[in-house]
Amino acid sequence: MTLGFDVQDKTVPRRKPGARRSVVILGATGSIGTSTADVILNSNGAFDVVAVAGGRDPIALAKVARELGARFAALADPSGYDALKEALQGTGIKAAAGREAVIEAALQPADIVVGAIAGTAGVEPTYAALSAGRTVALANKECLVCAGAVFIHQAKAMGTRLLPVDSEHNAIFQALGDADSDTIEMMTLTASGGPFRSWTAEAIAKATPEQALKHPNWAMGSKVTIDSAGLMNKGLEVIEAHHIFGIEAERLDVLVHAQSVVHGLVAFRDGSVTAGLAAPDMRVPIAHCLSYPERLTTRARRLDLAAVGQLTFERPDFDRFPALRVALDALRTGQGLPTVLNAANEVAVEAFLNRRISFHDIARLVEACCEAALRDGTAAEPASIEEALAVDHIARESARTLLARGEGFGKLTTC
Ligand SMILES: NC(=O)C1=CN([C@@H]2O[C@H](COP(=O)(O)OP(=O)(O)OC[C@H]3O[C@@H](n4cnc5c(N)ncnc54)[C@H](OP(=O)(O)O)[C@@H]3O)[C@@H](O)[C@H]2O)C=CC1
Ligand SMILES: CC(=O)[C@@H](O)[C@H](O)COP(=O)(O)O
Ligand SMILES: [Mn+2]
Repeated sequence: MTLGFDVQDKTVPRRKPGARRSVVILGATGSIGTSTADVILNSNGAFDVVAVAGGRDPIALAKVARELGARFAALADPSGYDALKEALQGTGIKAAAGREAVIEAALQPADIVVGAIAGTAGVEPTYAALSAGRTVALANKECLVCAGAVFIHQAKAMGTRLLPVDSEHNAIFQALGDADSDTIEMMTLTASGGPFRSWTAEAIAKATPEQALKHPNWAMGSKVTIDSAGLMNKGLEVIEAHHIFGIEAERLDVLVHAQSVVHGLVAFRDGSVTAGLAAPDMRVPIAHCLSYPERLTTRARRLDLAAVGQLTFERPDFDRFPALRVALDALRTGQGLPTVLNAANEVAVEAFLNRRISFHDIARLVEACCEAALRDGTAAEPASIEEALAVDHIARESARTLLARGEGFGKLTTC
């Protein structure tokens, strides 16, 4: 019952208060990576950056490695090695490239590893860090959607902490205080509603990538921004919350809150409700995790409630945003369906961004893959990272086959 609570044991400080912390940043060149760098660079030397890792952009990685004074920079794309090495010449920063290099970065001795790689690419290196006993500040929700039970089991086995960077989960984590799981009636994650919050179903179905990439409140990487536009992000986040807090689906709720000021709420069985509020600025939860249980001073935007004026809340509309229903169904069905959902969604988002399918088809393709996995018996609950990645692989193949045929989820439309 209290699985996730153990992973965030709030009682035991593991290091000397005020001591300099060593940090590894996985996904250092992205939106979360850049916000993390901002927090670190404005912390009066509170952090020592051991290593940074990125995906495909050697120049951006070299830049952030230099700015942060990192000692090791790892790029996932091996073809970028020469450019990375050249960009780091004379700095003394070691350059490496390839999948193993990113894992090597994740395994560098450090107090905390920031998991901010986009998508399932983050699963292996983040799991490696956790397995090496590192405290992980986790932004990369796909790790928990793909292999949540495996991650939580490993965190418990290693006695390591998984701190939630995702804004809703961080807000709930802060709102929880030292509550016991049994005292909680409901946890609520808020959703901005994305750019299509007030659009008709017909208009949403035909939305272009440019329209879907215009998030009203947050500047984020493209994958999570598309997820947000269809409320798939909220579905992934409910699955993330289920694992990170050890709370069953029935006690997890979603409310659309266009202002993105109240990020998460906890309702207790005595009728009390606590909530986590902040201006929509990821430097807030990042700083909270990096300094936990202490507090940093940050340059993050301050919340001015008088300027916000009104806070609004509404129930999500499952008809206009079917992706949320598909994700919640996957969580309720269990087995390896969240793993399938996560994999199929990545394929679908990429296909949408490449204009191969319409916005409407994202949820339809994901649902068709979940149905196929149940029918074919390829959605067994993964007991290890290897098993999770095997289920993920089959689901991707299934999604690509459906995409190529344009079958199984209705006729594909182009936008
Ligand atoms: N942005 C936000 O505000 C929030 C994001 N999150 C989550 O955080 C994660 C990161 O999101 P975000 O920062 O927006 O994404 P971005 O796309 O902006 O950044 C992704 C980062 O991952 C790197 N990367 C990609 N593949 C690999 C790989 N195989 N190995 C190492 N690094 C890799 C990218 O490098 P390169 O650019 O060179 O490819 C980049 O540094 C996602 O899971 C997202 O859902 C959660 C809450 C809020
Ligand atoms: C900032 C953050 O945590 C994102 O995951 C955010 O939740 C996206 O906004 P939506 O509420 O629109 O999904
Ligand atoms: Mn979020």
